[in-house]
Amino acid sequence: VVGGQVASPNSWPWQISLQYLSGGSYYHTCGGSLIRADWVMTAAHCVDTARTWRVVVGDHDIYTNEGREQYLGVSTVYVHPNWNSNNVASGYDIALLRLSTSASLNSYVQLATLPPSGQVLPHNNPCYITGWGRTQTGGSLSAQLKEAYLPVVDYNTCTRSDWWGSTVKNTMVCGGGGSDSGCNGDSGGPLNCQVSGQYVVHGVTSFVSSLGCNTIQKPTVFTRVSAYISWINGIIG
Ligand SMILES: CC(C)[C@H](NC(=O)C(F)(F)F)C(=O)N[C@@H](C)C(=O)Nc1ccc(C(F)(F)F)cc1
Repeated sequence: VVGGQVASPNSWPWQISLQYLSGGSYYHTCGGSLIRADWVMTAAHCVDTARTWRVVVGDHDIYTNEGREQYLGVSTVYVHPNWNSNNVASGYDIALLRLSTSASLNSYVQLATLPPSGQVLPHNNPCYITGWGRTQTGGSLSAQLKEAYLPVVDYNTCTRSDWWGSTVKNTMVCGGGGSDSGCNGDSGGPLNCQVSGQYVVHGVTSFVSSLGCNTIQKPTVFTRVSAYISWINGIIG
């Protein structure tokens, strides 16, 4: 997250850290959202390589043990069947992880609320991106969970030729476009949008400009969760 601020610990209790095993240690690579006690929603681009994964729930500082964390294994990865790792612009950047052990829900670990199928939010709807991603283009990951205010940029604006043009599809949501943005390592995490006084996970962080994370008029682009509700329900039942 470029800009914004460090979140109040565990104030986004469905946010997870997706980590992979390398040389005997685990490393943060992506975010995600806990949608059932044993299911996590993330981005397909996060899991399209075969690795040993773990999901951490109840985390705030990914480098220190603060006692609220639960470390959960991943038994199965379901990548959207239409995902094409050579073409993030085609969409379908969404995946579901079946956990080998269920999370224990408490005040630090809660389920995300998903939107109704087909719901499209209006321009400037209030939303926050959260994640441990780079805090500047080319910078390092954030030790502590960050949040930034990224209001919805509607499809009409986001597909303008001086914005994202036809790279953005209507199965995506755009947010921000100013000096605050998502960045590498926020992938897969939630876009948390206020709808009728409740936070709803409307987006899965998918891509930013290759010119720089917080490139003006290149909002952070998210998979629009409301376009994939039937697929999600078909998998998790
Ligand atoms: C897509 C992920 C690899 C990566 N995602 C992120 O960093 C995320 F956190 F925003 F999700 C990303 O956007 N990386 C930048 C460096 C990138 O490659 N952006 C990119 C944007 C659009 C396109 C296009 F136009 F082809 F679709 C291709 C790449």
